[in-house]
Amino acid sequence: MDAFRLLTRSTKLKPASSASDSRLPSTGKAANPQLFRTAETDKLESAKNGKKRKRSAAVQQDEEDVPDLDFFSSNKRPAASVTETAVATEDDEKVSAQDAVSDDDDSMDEVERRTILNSHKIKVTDMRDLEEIQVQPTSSTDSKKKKKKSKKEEAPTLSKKEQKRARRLFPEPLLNFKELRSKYKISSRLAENVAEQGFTVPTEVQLGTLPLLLGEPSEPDLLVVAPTGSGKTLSFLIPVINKIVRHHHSNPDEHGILSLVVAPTRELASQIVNEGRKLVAGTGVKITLMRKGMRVGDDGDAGANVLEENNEESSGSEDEDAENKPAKERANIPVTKSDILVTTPLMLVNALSANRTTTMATLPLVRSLVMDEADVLLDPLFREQTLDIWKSCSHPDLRVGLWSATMGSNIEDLTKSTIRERLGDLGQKPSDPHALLRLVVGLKDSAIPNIDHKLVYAATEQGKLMGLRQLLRPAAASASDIRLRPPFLIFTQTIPRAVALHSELKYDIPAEAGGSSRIAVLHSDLSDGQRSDIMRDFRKGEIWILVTTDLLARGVDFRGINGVVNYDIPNSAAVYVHRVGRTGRAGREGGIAVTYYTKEDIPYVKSIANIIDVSEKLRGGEEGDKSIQKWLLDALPNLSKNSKKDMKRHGVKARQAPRLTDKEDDGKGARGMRISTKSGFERRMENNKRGAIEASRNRKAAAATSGNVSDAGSWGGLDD
Ligand SMILES: Nc1ncnc2c1ncn2[C@@H]1O[C@H](COP(=O)(O)OP(=O)(O)OP(=O)(O)O)[C@@H](O)[C@H]1O
Repeated sequence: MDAFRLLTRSTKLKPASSASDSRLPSTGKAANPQLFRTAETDKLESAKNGKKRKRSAAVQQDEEDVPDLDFFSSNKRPAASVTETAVATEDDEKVSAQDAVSDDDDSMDEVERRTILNSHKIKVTDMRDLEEIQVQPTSSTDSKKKKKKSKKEEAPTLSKKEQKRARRLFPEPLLNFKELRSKYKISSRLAENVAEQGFTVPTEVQLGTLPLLLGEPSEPDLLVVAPTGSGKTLSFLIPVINKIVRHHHSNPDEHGILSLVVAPTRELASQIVNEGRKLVAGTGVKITLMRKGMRVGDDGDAGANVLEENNEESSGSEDEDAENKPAKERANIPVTKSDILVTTPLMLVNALSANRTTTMATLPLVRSLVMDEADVLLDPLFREQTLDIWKSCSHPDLRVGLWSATMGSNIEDLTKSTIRERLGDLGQKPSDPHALLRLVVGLKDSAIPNIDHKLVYAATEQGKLMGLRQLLRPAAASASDIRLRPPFLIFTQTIPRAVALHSELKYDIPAEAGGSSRIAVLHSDLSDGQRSDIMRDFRKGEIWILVTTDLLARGVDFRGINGVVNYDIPNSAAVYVHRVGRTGRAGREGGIAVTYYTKEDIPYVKSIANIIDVSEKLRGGEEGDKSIQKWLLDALPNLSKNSKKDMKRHGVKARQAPRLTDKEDDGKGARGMRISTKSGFERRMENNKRGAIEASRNRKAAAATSGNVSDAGSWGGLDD
């Protein structure tokens, strides 16, 4: 069904030409998901790939001759006899050796590595203190003296520029997904699962991080800042899963939660589990979504943390939550063991501390802690919970990964100090010294360059509503140059505003197009079950327009959405980056981000205009094509640090007023910020009517309690 056709019924407006149609995110995936590359590197990479293909043909032939070379094979395989396993292991090692030879031959020199990394705008930095970097750990004990000497001698002599240079790294990039198996020796089943996803080219973040996390010498702690929709999920899941497959192989008796993935919202956590399930199939690794009422307990034998849950494959709707089961039934829930637990911070903290009634239990087996949307997890809102979780991971060899499209330097400092503190608290040293690296793709904290940004001055709230109606009714689109096709998202500042906007727009979609069922509202006041249903229907294309709050601003991947409307301006530049990043995912072109602003918003617009300006510069093109002109940037006021902080916490104050919906509106407060097209007279009439109904209800209720009305429940009141 063509949503545009239905919305433009009985108008002369023609759908966009097929050429521009094919550039919409909803029309399918981009041929190349990478955001940054040059023709020169394309050549270099394909030359490298071509060389590798020729070389590996012989190796591949050998691999095909050997039935199954899965060194880390899961227990799904029929129990192989000892000799069989030994043969397979030897064979696998043989292939590894052959691969190693070809890899050595193919390994890139520094110039090639630099060229590829630079053209993809990938920057890797060692975040440790310079002394730690310069003084590489050596096994000899007498090196201590040398270390002290070099600290004194070298560190102060370097200029800032030199220090920067000393920190900069140029690790080998991943050229194609086949290298995951041939070069980095990941489990063959995992490699198959990756191949089944049908991805042809690794995105920049995959190209840069996978070799760091899978390669030698030692897995680092890693901070990653990479654009929205650039495939960070796959980048952290592959190494986590592979590490567990290896762990199962080397420690077959140790079971329990080996990896934690923390995400700020239930929607994102659930999406990560879905992605994870595709990757773990057949590997023997289990991934589970933390749900209310689940208990993370001690299994008593190996001292491992295991998870009690009712059904790990369930979709997670509310009525399936373990919490809702009677106590007796819960006691009978079989204890299952999960390797990867995906959770929101509060849910795990509550489980580890019996709803904050006990001290936090520890998670002694966890070796990988992934924080997705790390900057928000370490923001004051979640910070305490996230740090509690981090510190509850008591294994000395824990590695952390912090991932986001935006990350302030305060997060980097907090990461460094927490790593240090945690090790201090443990009183143990990791068995393997490792680095803390930061990998940035593109420009830090910038919006993706492959979408069109429209910053629209609407003057008033009424103006915004009119503008949005024009988007919903493309017949009126001639009044503006924006043509936004469903499906799209609309963001508001608060839940009441999302609810009010939804009620206002509900009947704007013609019945022939599905009417009010095509538009929905999603926010955190809805039950988990309602939230899951709406997410499912939006993904299936049954809902075309979703009004929401910042609940969906981060991480959520609706692959083919054509645009994002910021009905209310975002609270910060970072929120803008994340909200608009719901479109244009995996390199898809043609996504549109519309941001309305009113007179009240003017003080807050500059940071957003700056983000748009940088994104347009990243994209290149003519000065005249830019949506943000220099005069506008110069004219917009700068915001003080305190006002920025205040805006981040509360949003535009006037919109924060509690009485905002028609129902609650007393006609006085926040008048200018109301979401409604009704006149003052209509509103007054409605309020009078509502008052009369309320008074009548109260009279009846009073009569019922004094025994004068025999069946108060049978009176339904008037419909308002
Ligand atoms: N190599 C690839 N080629 C094509 N598509 C890919 C590739 N890797 C991942 N994708 C797809 O890209 C989309 C975005 O991936 P993902 O959700 O991991 O992005 P993200 O970087 O985590 O974004 P955000 O910052 O918004 O959380 C997903 O639909 C995913 O399946």
